[in-house]
Amino acid sequence: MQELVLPAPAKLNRMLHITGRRPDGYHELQTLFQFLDHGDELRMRCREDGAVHLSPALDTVPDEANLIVRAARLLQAESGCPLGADILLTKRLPMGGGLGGGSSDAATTLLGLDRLWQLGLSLERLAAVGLTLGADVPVFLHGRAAWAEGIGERLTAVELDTPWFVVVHPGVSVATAAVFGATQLTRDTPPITMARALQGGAPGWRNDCEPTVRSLYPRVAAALDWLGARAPAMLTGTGACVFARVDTQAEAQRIVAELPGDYTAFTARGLNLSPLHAALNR
Ligand SMILES: C[C@](O)(CO)[C@H](O)COP(=O)(O)OP(=O)(O)OC[C@H]1O[C@@H](n2ccc(N)nc2=O)[C@H](O)[C@@H]1O
Ligand SMILES: Nc1ncnc2c1ncn2[C@@H]1O[C@H](COP(=O)(O)OP(=O)(O)OP(=O)(O)O)[C@@H](O)[C@H]1O
Repeated sequence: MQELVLPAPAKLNRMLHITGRRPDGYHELQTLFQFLDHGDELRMRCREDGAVHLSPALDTVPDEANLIVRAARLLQAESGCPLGADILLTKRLPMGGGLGGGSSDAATTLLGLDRLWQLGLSLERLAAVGLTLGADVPVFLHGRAAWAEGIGERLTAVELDTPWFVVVHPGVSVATAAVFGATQLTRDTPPITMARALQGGAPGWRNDCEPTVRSLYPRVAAALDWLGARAPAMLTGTGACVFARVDTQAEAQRIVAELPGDYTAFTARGLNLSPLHAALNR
């Protein structure tokens, strides 16, 4: 029986501006997405009886709410496919970490099952399904580092520098909806062009969520200060993870070796092609 083993990589928001708020409450963003060579892994097998089984279950997320199961069911509905799947999840990305783990799992499920069930759906159709699961799903489906606008669904592929990163998890989970719902969040950064965003690169980049997340989550503020004392540090998405770009893997490992006990961290390389797409193209 055919088995597919596919990565569900993390993403970083190398910069993030909030330029407005739509009538439905969602925020208009301008952001640069890049992938990391670190993430979850999904092992998928076809089932003839149409059932979707995920194991192990996540402690905090019932299966029917898990984005993997929801993505599989949506794909069945969209395609009329009678097949099901057994999906084994190796979860490495922290939840509520700003690394897009849930969205990435959903994108890997959609592309993996499209392959396993031999559906041949277009990327546009999969992205439309994916967007209903989360604002970050489309970029994981497209698989290219991207300049994103709208709520993250209007994507233009870009080539960014691909340095090593230290990614620190401060040991708290940030609720994306709480950050976007905060009154103090600024939502009026004037839109810029993609060319302007890319001009000059990382030294000019910032995340508009950072001041709000700093004040709502003091542990994230402390992690930004700790990492920032060693290399220029930023928040990814709405946090909780913070990251810093360094010149070499050795430098990244040196910083991780100094980590205080209440933080966890990993080192990873930035990638302009998602490891998911690299695996599917093999
Ligand atoms: C901040 C980013 O991480 C940047 O990559 C993403 O835009 C967040 O994407 P996500 O976690 O997939 O978010 P979703 O699950 O779609 O939305 C969670 C909640 O955050 C708020 N939300 C999210 C995205 C967005 N552009 N505007 C919002 O206001 C909404 O209240 C929504 O109910
Ligand atoms: N397979 C999944 N993996 C992780 N979280 C999931 C999954 N399915 C559902 N969720 C729910 O989605 C929430 C957000 O998870 P996720 O890991 O994507 O957060 P995040 O990294 O902050 O995402 P983003 O950067 O897109 O805001 C979790 O708190 C959890 O309740």
